[in-house]
Amino acid sequence: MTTSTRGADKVPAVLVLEDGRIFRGRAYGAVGVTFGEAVFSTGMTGYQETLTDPSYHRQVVVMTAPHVGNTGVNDEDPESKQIWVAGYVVRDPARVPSNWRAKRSLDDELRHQGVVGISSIDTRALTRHLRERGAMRVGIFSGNALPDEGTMLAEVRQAPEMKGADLSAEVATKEAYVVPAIGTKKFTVAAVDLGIKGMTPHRMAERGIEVHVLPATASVEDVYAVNPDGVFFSNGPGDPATADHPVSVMQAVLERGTPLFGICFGNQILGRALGFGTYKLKYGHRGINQPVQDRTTGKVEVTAHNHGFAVDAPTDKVSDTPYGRAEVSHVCLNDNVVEGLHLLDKPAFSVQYHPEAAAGPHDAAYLFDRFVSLMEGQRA
Ligand SMILES: NC(=O)CC[C@H](N)C(=O)O
Repeated sequence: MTTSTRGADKVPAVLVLEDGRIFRGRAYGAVGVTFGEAVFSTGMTGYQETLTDPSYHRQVVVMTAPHVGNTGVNDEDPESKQIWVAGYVVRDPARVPSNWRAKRSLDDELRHQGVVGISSIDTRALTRHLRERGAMRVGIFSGNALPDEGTMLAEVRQAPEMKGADLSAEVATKEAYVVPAIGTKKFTVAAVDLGIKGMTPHRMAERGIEVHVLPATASVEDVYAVNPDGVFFSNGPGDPATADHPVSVMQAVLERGTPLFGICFGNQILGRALGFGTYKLKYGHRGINQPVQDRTTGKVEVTAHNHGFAVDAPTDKVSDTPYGRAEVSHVCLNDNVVEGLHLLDKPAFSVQYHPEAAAGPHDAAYLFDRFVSLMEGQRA
């Protein structure tokens, strides 16, 4: 529920965590009420990409960068057609955006899209709270006549949890569409959209790939109807433990031995397809400066992350799976979380982070080239 009101920064707002911690600030963006999972992002830049990443569906994002909105909102940086975050928390919003690409202010854009936010709270204290206690449900309430704290807390505790949430179909395309190759077309890829970011097909198109983006509900027949050289499984919101349909489609792709690449949710789905479990991280990885080691080369890359779940696979040995031997290819150097998987007997791999780099460093762009090499290898 939202109401559009200009001058929202004079309206009181309250952020209520499910464990009873309360922060009082001012309305930012739309005035109203919203619920979601409270998570923090450490990215200092790229707020438009964060807001429009469909993987943030049903999450209230707390920005650890204290000053947000400086460069306003442009029409080039969104990763999808709309803002997906359920709510937005910033300490000190820019009053006047200033950038040659800016079309409007972030505050106006949030209001225009009905996204409820809160500003002027101690985001350091909130982030430390989430880091110590873990990601949890949250509500933001703004307006001039707010319910009492007990009522707000009860509402937060009734909101759905992220664990067990099946959300891909809520964000993915309903109709298949094609992103044409840039320059000469070399390959065709079927990309299963579980909440895909716009930059991902673009990175493939740059490498001569024609990308057929298919709905999350696509069947094995739909995937092979495009006669693909490779199959891709995208990032997306929700709990990978619920993604039974994409897991079964991926298993059919592994069975056939078609080159396969997965990003983020796609990595969790490969984990499940191979028989590994997934679990919820205490507070997740979200930001654009996370160190990851590629264990196949030993190289360390600085990478963009947005994940709250991870694959539970052994990092110290090769595993036998129904599709041959598999190995953890990448690990996060902060906490040793599995950040990538690859098969030793089939042309298939995935990463838990974001080589498409929107926003974020381009260190991991080589992974798209690896996918191309797998498709070349299959043709040779
Ligand atoms: N960006 C993603 O694909 C996120 C995957 C999954 N929803 C998670 O939170 O871990």
